[in-house]
Amino acid sequence: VYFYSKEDFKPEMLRGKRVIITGASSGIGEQMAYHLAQMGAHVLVTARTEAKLQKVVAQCLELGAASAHYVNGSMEDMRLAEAVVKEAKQLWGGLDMLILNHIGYTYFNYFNGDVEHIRKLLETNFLSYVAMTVSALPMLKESTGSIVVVSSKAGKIGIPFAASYSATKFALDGFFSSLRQELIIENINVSITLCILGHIATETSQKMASHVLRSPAALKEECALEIIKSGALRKRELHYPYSSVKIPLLIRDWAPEFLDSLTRNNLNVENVKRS
Ligand SMILES: NC(=O)C1=CN([C@@H]2O[C@H](COP(=O)(O)OP(=O)(O)OC[C@H]3O[C@@H](n4cnc5c(N)ncnc54)[C@H](OP(=O)(O)O)[C@@H]3O)[C@@H](O)[C@H]2O)C=CC1
Ligand SMILES: C[C@H](CCC(=O)O)[C@H]1CC[C@H]2[C@@H]3C(=O)C[C@@H]4C[C@H](O)CC[C@]4(C)[C@H]3CC[C@]12C
Repeated sequence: VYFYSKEDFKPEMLRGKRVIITGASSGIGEQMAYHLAQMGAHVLVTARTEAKLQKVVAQCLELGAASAHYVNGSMEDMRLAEAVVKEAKQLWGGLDMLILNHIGYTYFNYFNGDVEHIRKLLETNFLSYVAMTVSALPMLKESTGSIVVVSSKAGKIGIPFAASYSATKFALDGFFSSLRQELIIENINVSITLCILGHIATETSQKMASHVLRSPAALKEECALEIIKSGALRKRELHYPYSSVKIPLLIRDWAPEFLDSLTRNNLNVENVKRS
């Protein structure tokens, strides 16, 4: 059985759908909430900063969301992951799409040997995604819904200065690609879309990495829309921006040393000062 379709996208596909978006107080997550609101979806947004979430919810209602709510707290705590899904059940009695997008704070610099940082980051960027998926699966099975996992080029290829972060994103690929196979074997119609993103202009990425990156950043608004489209179309993977992600992935297994050197040459390494 193959549930990954070749249909065209229409915004009406999201009308009345019940969607959780994590990490939606800023950046790509915030833009996804606005697109979904314009399409008439019910949205439940989550992040730590309550004041920002309140503004996102107000904006979503203005843009035409069927309903908009938030839950605030840190995804370092698995109880929050479960509480968010419970809230969706209470509000709507079901769920159509789970968009996993949040990331915890990390640094863009030489690996500093901090093992505890990796443990924390794995909890926030990886384990909470698993915990939310476990809690949400019964509702998603009922609605034949979708899971959308936001990952990165750094979750498919080795990129310097992102060792801890990269580990968490590779973990997502391993877990969700394996789970996708099991769902297909068991004839369970819940799609999993893994989104492999290149450099996107968000406040965080500009602050952390713009002095090192040579390639231009893509727009967060367009990126957010592409993620939603891929989820709605039940695509296996999204590569965005297409050529800057797809070409390196094609080179990866055939000429790995060449890709490594291309990747290093694309960075202003001299601008990274050991911290
Ligand atoms: N921007 C880029 O160049 C790229 C981004 N990506 C991926 O895209 C996704 C979004 O990135 P981007 O928009 O740039 O990131 P942002 O920093 O703009 O957004 C991160 C979101 O996560 C929330 N967050 C941070 N810490 C926690 C926590 N401990 N618990 C719960 N929520 C938290 C933030 O809100 P708050 O602080 O209020 O909690 C915010 O809403 C990520 O998965 C990232 O890996 C992938 C490749 C490139
Ligand atoms: C250096 C990469 C792009 C190189 C290219 O030639 O296109 C970037 C690809 C993904 C980026 C990172 C990412 O996944 C998001 C993190 C988010 C934080 O907001 C900023 C740092 C990031 C580690 C970011 C840094 C650049 C990339 C690795």
